Parts: sequence; C-alpha cells; structure tokens
Amino acid sequence: MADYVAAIDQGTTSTRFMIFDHGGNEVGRHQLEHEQIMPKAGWVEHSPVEIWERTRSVIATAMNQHHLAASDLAALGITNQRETTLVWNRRTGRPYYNAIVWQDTRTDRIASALEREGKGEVIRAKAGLPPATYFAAGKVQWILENVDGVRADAERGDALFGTMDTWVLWNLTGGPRGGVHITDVTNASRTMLMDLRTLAWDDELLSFFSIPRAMLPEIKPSSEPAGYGLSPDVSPLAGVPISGILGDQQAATVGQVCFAEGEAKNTYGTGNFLLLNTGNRPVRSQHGLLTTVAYQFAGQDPVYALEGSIAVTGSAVQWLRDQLHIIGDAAASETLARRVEDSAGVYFVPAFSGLFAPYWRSDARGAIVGLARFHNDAHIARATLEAICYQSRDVVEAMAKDSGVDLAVLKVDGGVTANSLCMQTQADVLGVPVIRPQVAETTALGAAYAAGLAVGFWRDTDELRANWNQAHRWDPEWDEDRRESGYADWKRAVERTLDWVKVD
Ligand SMILES: Nc1ncnc2c1ncn2[C@@H]1O[C@H](COP(=O)(O)OP(=O)(O)O)[C@@H](O)[C@H]1O
Ligand SMILES: O=P(O)(O)OC[C@H](O)CO
Repeated sequence: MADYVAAIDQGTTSTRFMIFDHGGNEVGRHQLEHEQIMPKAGWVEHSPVEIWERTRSVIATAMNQHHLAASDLAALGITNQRETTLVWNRRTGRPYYNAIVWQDTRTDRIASALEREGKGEVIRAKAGLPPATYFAAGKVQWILENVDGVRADAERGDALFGTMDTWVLWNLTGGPRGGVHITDVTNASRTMLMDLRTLAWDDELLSFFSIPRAMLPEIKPSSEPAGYGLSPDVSPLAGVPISGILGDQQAATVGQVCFAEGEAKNTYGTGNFLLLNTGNRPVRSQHGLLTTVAYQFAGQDPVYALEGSIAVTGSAVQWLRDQLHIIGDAAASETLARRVEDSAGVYFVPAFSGLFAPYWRSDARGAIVGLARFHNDAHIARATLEAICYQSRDVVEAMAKDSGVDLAVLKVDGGVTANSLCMQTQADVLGVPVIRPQVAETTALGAAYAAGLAVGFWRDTDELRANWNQAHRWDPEWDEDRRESGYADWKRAVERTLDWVKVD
C-alpha cells in the first residue's frame, strides 16, 4: 500500500495541501492565501475561481516539492471553512456570485425575520442552530433574491449550491464534465436546512428560505470507502480516492482524537471553535451553543458535538496588523503584549461580526473600553490576546452548564497557539491546564484520518489515538481573585457592545 495520505484544507484565509505518514507526521505541505473581499462594512466574500485555482496549485506544488506521485498516496481527504456559500452553473462551472463567507453579516434581516415569525424554534429543534447570519441557508436565500437569473436556473436544477467542500470536490471530479455534487453530514449540519436526526434535507426548513431542493448536494457520511474519483485533466492525483470530507472544526476534533463522549478541543484560527463530543445523541443547548454533527464514519452511527463558535479571535490579531498597523506580523502581537505586565484595565471586545456563542447578538459591534491617556499599543495588543481567552471562557462556561462536563484540561490547536503568552493567559483565565499536540495542523490531519480510515490505511480509532503526543503544556498561574475579577470585568465590557446597531 502507498505510504501516505493527503488532505486539502480550504480555510478562511488560505488553502493548504498536506501530506501525512502512518504515524500522523507531516511529510510535506504547500499553502496559499486568497483575497478577502470586503465590498461594504459587514460583507466578506471570496472568489471561488481563485480558491479553485489555489487548490490546484497547492496540490501540484506540494507533490512536486516532495517528489511524490499519485501512487504514493493511499487516499485524499477534504476539509473546509464551513458555512461559506456559493452557487454556480452546472453547465459552465461559473459561479453566479462570489462565495459569501461565514463571517458576512448581510443576512441579518433574514435571520431576525425568522425569529420574529416564530420559525427560530423550529430551526433550533430540527437543525440544532439559532437563526443567525453565520449559517449557509440565509446566504443562499440572499443570492436567490439578489442575483438575476439564479432562481429560475435553480428550479431547473442548473444552479448548484455548495459549501467549499462541495465546490472543490465537484471541480476535482470533473466539474461541468460529470463533477460529483455532494456534501458530508458535518457541512450539511451548518446550513439550517438539515434535520440532525434524519441527516436529510428538511422540506419545512427549505420552505423557510424558499430554497429549491434541486440545487442541493446529496448528503453523504464523512468517510466513503469507495472514494470519489479525481479527474485526470484537473489534478496530478488521478487514481487517488477522495474518501474523507469534513468541515474544518469537525476535522480538528478527529485530528485531536476526541473520539470519546466528553472529549473536547479548542481551535484558534480566524475564529475559535470549541467542540465537545456528546456521543451518538444530539444534545440541545440551553446556553447558546450549537448542536452539530462531529463526524459519521461509513457504516456507523453519527457522532454529535456541542460547539461554541467565536467569530473573531486570530482575525483580531490580523486587525492589529492590517488596520491599526501596530504590529508587522501576527507573531509580533506577543512581543508587543509582553512589553506590559497586563492590560491595565483595558478590555477589547472584537464583536466585528456581532457576537456568536454564547450570545448570538448580531446587534453588537466591537469596542475597546477602560482607556485612559496612560494606555498604549502594548495594552491594546495584550487586551486583544486576553479577548481571545475570555471569549473561550464564555463558551467553556456554557459547555459546562449544558453538558455537566467540567474540562480537566483544554486541548488546543490552530495558528494562534503559536503565541505562548496567549496560551498561558488561556490557562490563567480558565484555571485549567492548556495542552497542544506535536502536530498542530490537526484540521488537515483529521481529514487525512477520515480518508485513511475509509480505505484501511489506519485500522481503527485506537491506532489514531496512539499518534497523539503532547508537545506543550501551560499551567494556570493566576490566583482565584484575579481570575474571577478579570472575568467579571470582561462580562461588563461585553454588555457595552450590545444593542449597538439596529437590525430591523
Ligand atoms: N503568533 C501568533 N500570535 C497570535 N495570532 C497568530 C499568531 N500566528 C498566527 N496567528 C493568527 O492565527 C490565524 C491563522 O491561523 P490558522 O489556524 O491558519 O487559521 P485559519 O484556519 O482560520 O485560516 C490568523 O488569524 C493569525 O492572525
Ligand atoms: O477556516 P477557519 O479555520 O477560520 O474555520 C472557519 C469555520 O469553519 C467557520 O465555521
């Protein structure tokens, strides 16, 4: 059998192709960023054509750089930024409009109308999600209502809806010449259109958004033993089965080997996403968390998770770099923040896209509070890192209330975990140790695991567990008084951001 398994990770800021060996070690990678298109405040778009080109390019470059051929790969997995939505023409392969990104808030009126019309409760009960701009269905509705010709094409079955997994897979399998139009249960669970118990598109939910069924992909498990075939004219990987598909946060859950009920991970990327495995039953949150499918391996029952999604964490660091210009790169946030002992009473609530979990307030906007003339850029940098940690505490508290699980340690991964000060602060703010595995790219690894399990490259999840090794551990240092007074002030700061924009 071939020695490696690879994964495409189509993320919010970049697309990467990663190759792993049987021990779960990285063998090679290539990564390219794509443009963040922001035509108006609150709007965020990506060019699907650029993303598809970048996908082809990262595959070809990584394979060439590491002198690998398709025959070296046993399987390929796909993982993706979730909820980001596009609609394209089946015959031409051309998108009707840019992809509308998960952070985009243009559908706030659609979301608030659902609540006003009493449909919110049905969506919560069936899809496990609160009506919010975050999820895909409102974005599809917006495209159907605002882009000429899409609705008629959608009703005829010529206009196809997909999240990034679907778009990338459709193109890899031939595009207009017979591309496979599917998604997996984890991505479908982020649309507001799938019933979590039947794992099928739901007619009542479709009717809330006036979405024609003909435009929807078929829902599949997260792993597919037969795999989907790559088209030889689009990729050097022809012959390698695509046998795993998972949304990126679910993939990180698999990569962090959270296979038992009660196991959790927190990923720190553009946003933060804490997922707790709740076993084979969907748990309804009473505290602002989402119910979502964690994964479904072929022939097995689905495994569900409670999720705390935070919209802005690593992207607040990017904001310091790109908009305030107080740091040159993300890593400099640590150097700058270390120039001061603490944030000296400054709190930064980066509610750029409203607030996600556990608040779900699209009327919130960002604020920096507690400023005096004394404060400088280092205090702002420190407050930014603290905000990442306090937002995570908000979801950890909600998780404990919903599930009764008090985390003894927090398993972390993602770009921000390179910031040791931030991880130390996370341990301090939570009062539990924070641990990071040796392979920090758990998202791509999880997609590779799903693909490799499907084709027998890995025998079972026990074999994957043996691959997990701790690389770093941060233990709490703050005393209880500092921890609790800091958190109480954070909650006061959050209050200041609410009810800032008028949605209706
Ligand atoms: N040393 C660092 N300190 C703080 N933030 C960082 C650091 N390195 C990267 N980041 C942040 O991590 C994010 C990228 O992480 P990544 O896991 O690649 O995200 P994504 O998968 O969302 O694209 C960026 O938002 C960046 O600002
Ligand atoms: O691409 P990331 O890592 O920012 O993840 C985005 C999430 O999937 C959004 O739900």
